[in-house]
Amino acid sequence: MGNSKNIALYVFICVVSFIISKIIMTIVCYRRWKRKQMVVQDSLSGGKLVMFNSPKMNTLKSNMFLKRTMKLTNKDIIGSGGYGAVYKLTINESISFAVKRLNRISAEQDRGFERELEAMGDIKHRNIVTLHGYYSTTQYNLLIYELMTNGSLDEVLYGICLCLFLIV
Ligand SMILES: Nc1ncnc2c1ncn2[C@@H]1O[C@H](COP(=O)(O)OP(=O)(O)OP(=O)(O)O)[C@@H](O)[C@H]1O
Repeated sequence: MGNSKNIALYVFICVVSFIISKIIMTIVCYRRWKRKQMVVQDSLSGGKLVMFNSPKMNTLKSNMFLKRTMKLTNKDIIGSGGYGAVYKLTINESISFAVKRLNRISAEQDRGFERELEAMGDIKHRNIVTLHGYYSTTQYNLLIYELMTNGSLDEVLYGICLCLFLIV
C-alpha cells in the first residue's frame, strides 16, 4: 500500500516537473523571439513592417525605412526572379538593401513568401544572404535582404543578367 502511494507521488512529481519545464521553455522561446524582431504597423498603408534585430537594422529608424520603401519605383529594379522583381533600396550612402517584391495575386505566391520566410528567417551564414526583415500588406509582400553588390552567381558564371520578367 505504502509502495503504491510512493509510485503515485513519484509519477505526480514527474508530470508536474515536465509541465513546469515546458511552460518555462515556452516563455524563454517567446521572449527570445520577441527580442529578435521589431514590428511596426504602418497606419497609412495598413501594412506591417518586421525588422529583425541586427547591428545594421538597429541603426535605422522604422519610419525612415518605410518612407524609402514606399518610394521604390521601376528605376530601382536590379533583377527579377521566379516570384517577382528585386529592387535596390538605398537608405543613405552606406546603407542599402535588396528588396524582393512578391505580389499577392495567388495562393502560390503567398506560399512562396511563407516558404522564403521559414527558410531564411533563422539562417545566419556567411555564404547565405541575410534576410533583414519583411513588409506585408494585403496587395504585396516585400522581403528585405542584404544587398549583394557584386551581382549574382549567374552573372559571374555566364557574364549575363538573366532578367527574364519584370513584375511590378
Ligand atoms: N540580395 C541581393 N542582392 C543583389 N541582387 C539581388 C539580391 N537578390 C536578388 N538579386 C537580383 O535579383 C535577381 C532575382 O533574384 P531572385 O532571388 O528573385 O530570383 P531567383 O534566384 O530566380 O529565385 P526565386 O526562384 O526564388 O525567385 C538575381 O538574379 C539578382 O540579380
